[in-house]
Amino acid sequence: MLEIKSVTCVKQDRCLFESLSFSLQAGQIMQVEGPNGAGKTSLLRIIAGFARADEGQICFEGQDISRDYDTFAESLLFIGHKTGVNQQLTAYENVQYWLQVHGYGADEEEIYTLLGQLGLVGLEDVPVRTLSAGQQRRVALVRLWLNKARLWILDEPFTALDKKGVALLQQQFESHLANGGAILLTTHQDLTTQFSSLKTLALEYRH
Ligand SMILES: Nc1ncnc2c1ncn2[C@@H]1O[C@H](COP(=O)(O)OP(=O)(O)OP(=O)(O)O)[C@@H](O)[C@H]1O
Repeated sequence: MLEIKSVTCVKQDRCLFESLSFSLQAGQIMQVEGPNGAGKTSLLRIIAGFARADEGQICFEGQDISRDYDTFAESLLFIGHKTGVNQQLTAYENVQYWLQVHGYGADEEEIYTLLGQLGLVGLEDVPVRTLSAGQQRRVALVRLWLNKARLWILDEPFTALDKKGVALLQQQFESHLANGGAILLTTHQDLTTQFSSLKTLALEYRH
């Protein structure tokens, strides 16, 4: 599904990674690991097409993503470590807005049911800025239950989640992988027991 070919990234005269190559197939999950500043977020942003690599190529289904970025974007769901949730809107409004922008359908009842399943009962209609960090993260993650993207790129998705939140997210990962999706993520969470086929990519801090 995804192929990273000899990708190099230099930031502030520091080479974060050089000639990096790997691939990710349908049904696979890969965890990018490494110390703070190693370049994990930079790598995810390059793969998502938000930043350019200094060298190398990103291919999705055999085609360079820059050749037809719109088609690639339809297959991609990216959630950054900043949640991307509008603090002034309510949880319900955030989900509704996101669905409209991406052209996905879900009726009112479906959205409320989902927010409830994610532990947000009674909090659906208050501004997100009044929610806790973990509750805000849950609002951001609702997108994982409402999209048709095959490739998920997630930067620290477990941040601020409690044990129940972590379990819910892991279950959703399993379902996505079983449906032929692929996941590339950064996390400090140990996923090896949950995902026996987990691939890992370790980035070192290069001086
Ligand atoms: N837009 C930018 N301009 C200049 N330097 C940047 C930019 N973005 C990132 N960097 C630098 O690139 C390096 C890697 O940053 P990055 O955010 O990719 O690391 P990370 O591995 O995700 O770190 P963390 O674990 O702390 O989230 C850092 O030294 C950072 O200062």
